[in-house]
Amino acid sequence: MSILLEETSNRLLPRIVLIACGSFSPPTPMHLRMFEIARDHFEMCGSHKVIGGIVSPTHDAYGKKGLAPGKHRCAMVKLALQSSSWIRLSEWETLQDGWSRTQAVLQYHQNFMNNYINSPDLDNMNGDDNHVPGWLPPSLRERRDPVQLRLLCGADLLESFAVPGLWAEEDIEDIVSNHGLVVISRSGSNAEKFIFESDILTKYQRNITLVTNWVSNEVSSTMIRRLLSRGQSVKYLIDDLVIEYIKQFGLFQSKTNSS
Ligand SMILES: Nc1ncnc2c1ncn2[C@@H]1O[C@H](COP(=O)(O)OP(=O)(O)OP(=O)(O)O)[C@@H](O)[C@H]1O
Ligand SMILES: NC(=O)c1ccc[n+]([C@@H]2O[C@H](COP(=O)(O)O)[C@@H](O)[C@H]2O)c1
Ligand SMILES: [Zn+2]
Repeated sequence: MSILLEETSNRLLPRIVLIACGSFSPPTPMHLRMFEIARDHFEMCGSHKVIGGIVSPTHDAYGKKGLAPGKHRCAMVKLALQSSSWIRLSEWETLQDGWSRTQAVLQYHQNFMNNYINSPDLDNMNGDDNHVPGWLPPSLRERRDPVQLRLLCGADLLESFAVPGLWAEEDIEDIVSNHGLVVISRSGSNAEKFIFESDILTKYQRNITLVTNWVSNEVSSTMIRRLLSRGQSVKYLIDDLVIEYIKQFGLFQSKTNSS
């Protein structure tokens, strides 16, 4: 197929935007690889056009052990994204008064995009200040058809749906039925089995895309924090710019900060 023909057929594909919610304390290459793996998958299937990616660090009030302050996590994500042409940071969660449920995060970003697409005066959507948030995919306005925001996650996050009291049943249903999930395999997790064992996930299975990561990388933020707290090197494990930032602000170095 010629490039021109491919482009023409791509224009007809339903558009999706991927959003990854997490701690990103600190961001690792695997956080961003998830986006590349997912986009490749949709491109190979030819089922959807991925027009953007959003990284949404959670609010400090999430309270997880080892969570650096939101402004630092956002700054590190921004640095890690410098080389990406299509993945962007959304600071929205970190700027709220408290922690937001993931369903609310999806709802906010989805509504914003819907309004943006449908706004007659796209540039002035927010009134006088002419401001559009940095996380909006630049090509959103190229077409007026709806864009679906899908939650991108590793299989471990999917499995956390079963942790008692962590997720509301109605949130899980809303996420899978109205948005959809893109799940990247992760060693130690079995997404297929997990879906099989869940009635709600099985019911909406058509909205869940499982993608196998064939080039696995065991790096995790926990491991990075552990090495840093011991004063050990993390070079070649995470982005050099992120390492510089961590050093500059002395993050993850004291025992109280590490996990
Ligand atoms: N190696 C990996 N393979 C697949 N998914 C991953 C991997 N590392 C992180 N993710 C996914 O990235 C998202 C953000 O995760 P998170 O911020 O918890 O990263 P993490 O490296 O698991 O950190 P921590 O060790 O603090 O839990 C989640 O959806 C998680 O499943
Ligand atoms: N009920 C919910 O919506 C709910 C529960 C637990 C975690 N989460 C989110 O999932 C992500 C998990 O991140 P971690 O894997 O770093 O714990 C965070 O973005 C967090 O806000 C959402
Ligand atoms: Zn994690």
